[in-house]
Amino acid sequence: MSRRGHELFEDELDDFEPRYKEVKNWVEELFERKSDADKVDQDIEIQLTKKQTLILSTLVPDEVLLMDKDERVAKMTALRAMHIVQTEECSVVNICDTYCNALQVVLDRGAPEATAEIEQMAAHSLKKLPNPIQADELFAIGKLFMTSFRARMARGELAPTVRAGFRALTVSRFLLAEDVSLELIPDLFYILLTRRRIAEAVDILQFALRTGQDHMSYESETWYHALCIDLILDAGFQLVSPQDISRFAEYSISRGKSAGPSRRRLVVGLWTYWLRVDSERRAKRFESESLSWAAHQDDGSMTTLLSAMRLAEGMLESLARKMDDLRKVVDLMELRSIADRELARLENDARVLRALHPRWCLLRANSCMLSGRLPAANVFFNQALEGAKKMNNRLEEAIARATNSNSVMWIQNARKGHFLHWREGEEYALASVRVVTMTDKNIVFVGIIASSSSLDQLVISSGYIAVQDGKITKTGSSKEFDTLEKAGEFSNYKVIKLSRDQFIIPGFVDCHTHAPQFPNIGLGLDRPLLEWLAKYTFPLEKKYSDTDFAAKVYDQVVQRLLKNGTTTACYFGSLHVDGTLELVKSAVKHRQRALIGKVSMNKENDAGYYNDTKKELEEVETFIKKVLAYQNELVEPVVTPRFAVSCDKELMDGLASIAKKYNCRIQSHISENLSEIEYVLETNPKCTTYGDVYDESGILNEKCIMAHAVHLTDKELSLLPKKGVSVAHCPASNTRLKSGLCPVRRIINANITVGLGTDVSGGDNASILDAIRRTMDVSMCLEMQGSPDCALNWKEAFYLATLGGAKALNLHHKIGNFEVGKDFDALLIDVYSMGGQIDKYEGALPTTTDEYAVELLQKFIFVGDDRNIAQVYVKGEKVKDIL
Ligand SMILES: Nc1nc2[nH]cnc2c(=O)[nH]1
Repeated sequence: MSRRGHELFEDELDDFEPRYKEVKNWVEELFERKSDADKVDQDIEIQLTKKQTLILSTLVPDEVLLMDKDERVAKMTALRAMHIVQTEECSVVNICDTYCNALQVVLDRGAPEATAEIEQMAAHSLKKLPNPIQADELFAIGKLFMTSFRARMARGELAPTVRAGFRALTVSRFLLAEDVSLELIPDLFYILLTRRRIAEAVDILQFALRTGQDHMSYESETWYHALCIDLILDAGFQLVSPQDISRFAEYSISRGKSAGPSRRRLVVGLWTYWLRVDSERRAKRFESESLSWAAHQDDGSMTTLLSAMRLAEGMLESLARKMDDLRKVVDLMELRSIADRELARLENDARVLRALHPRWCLLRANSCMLSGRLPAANVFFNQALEGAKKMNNRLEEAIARATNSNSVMWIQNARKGHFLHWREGEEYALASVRVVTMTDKNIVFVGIIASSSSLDQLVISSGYIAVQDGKITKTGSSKEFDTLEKAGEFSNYKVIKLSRDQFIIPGFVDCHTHAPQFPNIGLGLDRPLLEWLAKYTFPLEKKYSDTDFAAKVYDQVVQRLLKNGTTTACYFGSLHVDGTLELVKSAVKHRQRALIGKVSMNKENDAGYYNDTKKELEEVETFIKKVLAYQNELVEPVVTPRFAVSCDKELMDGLASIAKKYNCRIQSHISENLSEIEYVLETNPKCTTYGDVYDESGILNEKCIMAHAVHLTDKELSLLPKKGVSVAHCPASNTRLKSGLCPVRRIINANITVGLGTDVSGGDNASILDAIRRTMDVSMCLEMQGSPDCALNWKEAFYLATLGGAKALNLHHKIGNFEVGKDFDALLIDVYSMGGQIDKYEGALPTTTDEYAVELLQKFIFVGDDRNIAQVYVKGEKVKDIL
């Protein structure tokens, strides 16, 4: 490395400009004065060269006309110094200073790429040095780390930046060089956040606060807290409670402790903070002062840039809020021109600091969106995403997505006169972004395709499905595909040709499962229904008052179901609004189609797990409104009276009218267990059947899905289809809780629509593939016991898991099979996937191509598991890929 540096030096020296020669002569003159050639000479030369380097590198164009040449001279002197430290024996301080200067020169030239090589040379030189002993040596090394930190940041290499930052911080702490620490911390903190290293980021923040406490001046004390609020706002949705710090910041301002830049940071930080938490009144107090900062010159530092960005963000938020208020048009115009000016100013800085470029693009996107320039907004938005992806910066990517969706939501809601809490933006994010991020908008799958058109019609054939923007636009045979492809019909499509052992089926539909019960899966199955509920289930569900716990569990649950190919799930949540909203968030985040209900109960139980009727009805409406506000076409609320054992008539009447008001589905349980039925009839003496109890309250209609229905009477078998009620058949839990063998064929013959449910944790398996098998088993047991109804075969069970489920949930116009116009919710099955359960036996009995396809599907249905579900698509978007 030293050779390369040296060669570079010699080459460039040849065509040097006269001005450099002047400086060089001057250096040489000085050098000759100390011509004793002892060790001191090297040091003097380096000192002089370093000084020249710095002087020349900081010359600005106004002062020197020949800027280019001076930059080159600066570079040459830096190289010259490097040459010396590489070839002569020099002190630690000189070596470090030389590399610092060289890095700085290159950074000043705006060529951060070149710093990588200098860093390597520095590392090489430092390796040869003895351990630093003196404080000045250590300080020089710390300074070099600090410069490396800046260089790496400019190169956009965030992980190495963090390493250099920590090294510099360690040295500065050791030397009690608090100024250095505090200069470093904001950037380091920001980068840690962008790498999702939240714990370390918070440690650093605490360190900054501790350091701040030791400082005596008001100015610095305020600065630390200003810094904190700044940083916390950067952390955005990741840190829990910025309120306390914002209060402290306000206190500092009101007591007049802050001044200068710290006041600016505080004021701008507070303004945006209060805007974001929807407190316009409080925000107003800081608005004019915040905006007046826009006219101020800045020092171009990273922290100032961040503040300025925040300022622009705040302005954009403020604009969004004022969109519809004509009386504020003047404000609006003023704000917009300030925002535009601010944004233009930021552009240059952001380009230099590559790490910030995505943020800048995002601000531009927001600004365009606000002024109705949607195509331009999309271009900027995509640039932000691309930039974030290039840097492998997941947080920045997430922020880009969230912000885009936020601004859409802000504007949409502002027009309707609602202002959203900024935190909610994150929740809306992925839904509206999906369209933008979908990598393959046009896909065509070619190979074996299997789907049902009715209970007794399963079509398995070789063909194609064309998908555009998540919807099925064309289907046909393989031959038709070949013809169309030759005619160039699919030139804009990504063509996915399946292998011989793969096929496509519709996504599975789970019509009934309890998300909060997943931690109990496989446990406590030793009691019948009512005892099981009291002993194991209610105590667990009560825990979901803890939203953090809820968030963690639900994130796992949704991913588990998607992994198993459940593209649509109809969930029971718990009694809690916020807890159940976490389930909504997870479904939105992982892009699962989901119907989600906040459970309603108002009858007392031992666990104390129930609600007051009035409060319950209010909470159900709140929940519905919050889910609807997502405007997510995949996720819908469901009114969910748990069952007639835990809900009285007043509550059920109220819930029925809420369902009507919001045109929602209703889900509940019916006739699962004999003791349950006995209790319901005892407590509703006027009713002769369980079904009547629900019917009296107006619960039964074509948007209602009832789970279990193991022990329906003939009267109920005629009432349910009349009302259009569907049934979720849950064979696993009916067996595990000894509820009974549900006569599914009989229910189907009564003209009731049936889908399948896993009913975790009464059921012990989250997979609908398992429910298919258990459906066949239970049905076969009934036949073997002499039931006149014949058992369901695998094709019929497959129908129940797909189109049957879609019909039961009233979603068959959108999903369930591959009819043109439906959403593409599908599974790509790889029958002989590595590590799976299904082995391939070469040379077994010969089959035709058609027979082979049927065998593949059969093997998957009877023997397969999630390892064979290679890809999962929901509305055309890939949500699982293990291919
Ligand atoms: N299987 C089952 N049946 C119920 N009936 C009322 N609640 C429940 C439940 O959580 N699981």
